[in-house]
Amino acid sequence: MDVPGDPKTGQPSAEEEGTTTTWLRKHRHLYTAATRHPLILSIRDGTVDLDSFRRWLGQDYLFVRAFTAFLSSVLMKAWKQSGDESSDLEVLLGGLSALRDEIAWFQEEATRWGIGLSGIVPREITRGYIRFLEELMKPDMEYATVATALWAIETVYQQSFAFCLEEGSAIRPELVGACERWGNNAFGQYCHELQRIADCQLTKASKDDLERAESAFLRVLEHEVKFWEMCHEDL
Ligand SMILES: Cc1ncc(CN)c(N)n1
Repeated sequence: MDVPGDPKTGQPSAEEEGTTTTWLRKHRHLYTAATRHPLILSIRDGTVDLDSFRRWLGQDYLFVRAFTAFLSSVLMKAWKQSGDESSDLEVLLGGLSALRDEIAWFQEEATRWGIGLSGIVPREITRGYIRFLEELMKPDMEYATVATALWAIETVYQQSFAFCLEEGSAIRPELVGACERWGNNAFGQYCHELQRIADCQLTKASKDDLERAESAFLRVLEHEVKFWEMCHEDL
């Protein structure tokens, strides 16, 4: 899998590349585990167990509701810390309004699959991921760290579902909508904007802030792997 920053792919050198690209290369093993999980591979090749997909739908709905609160907290930090000239607010506001559609999509999809969302109980892994979001929502968490986490959370989904749509895939027709929701180019562009925002903040960050942001990046990847695992293995 090509990771941005890989010399073989002709990507920028280490001096030119942003911090997020350096981290993608440094932690490519974990990043690949998060974006090429066996559940994603099974969606791509059409062998997915539909019970796994149903589990994912219910648990991800709960996650996305919490994620909306997280994104609002990032927006608030952007307002306080990004500077007057910044376009960060517009980008994040676009993301927030897309989440409204996303929640409506989950509700429609659940009806189509005969899943009652009000009765879904969060599993331990979902609760753990939401607890992590709550940590990130605390007022003392720097903008650089939360912007990095936001970029990583969205990018894992974009890269995972875009892979399902790439040439050679055999997705079941009823799963195309889910793959297109996160795998489309506009969402890819949004992820690039988030990466630019994170990189810009990271250039100004202190050594300690950089360490916290890198650790948040790694924790996102670990949570994402566990989340796929929970749905795939019925954990
Ligand atoms: C677990 C998870 N990670 C990321 C996303 C993309 N917003 C999501 N819906 N769910």
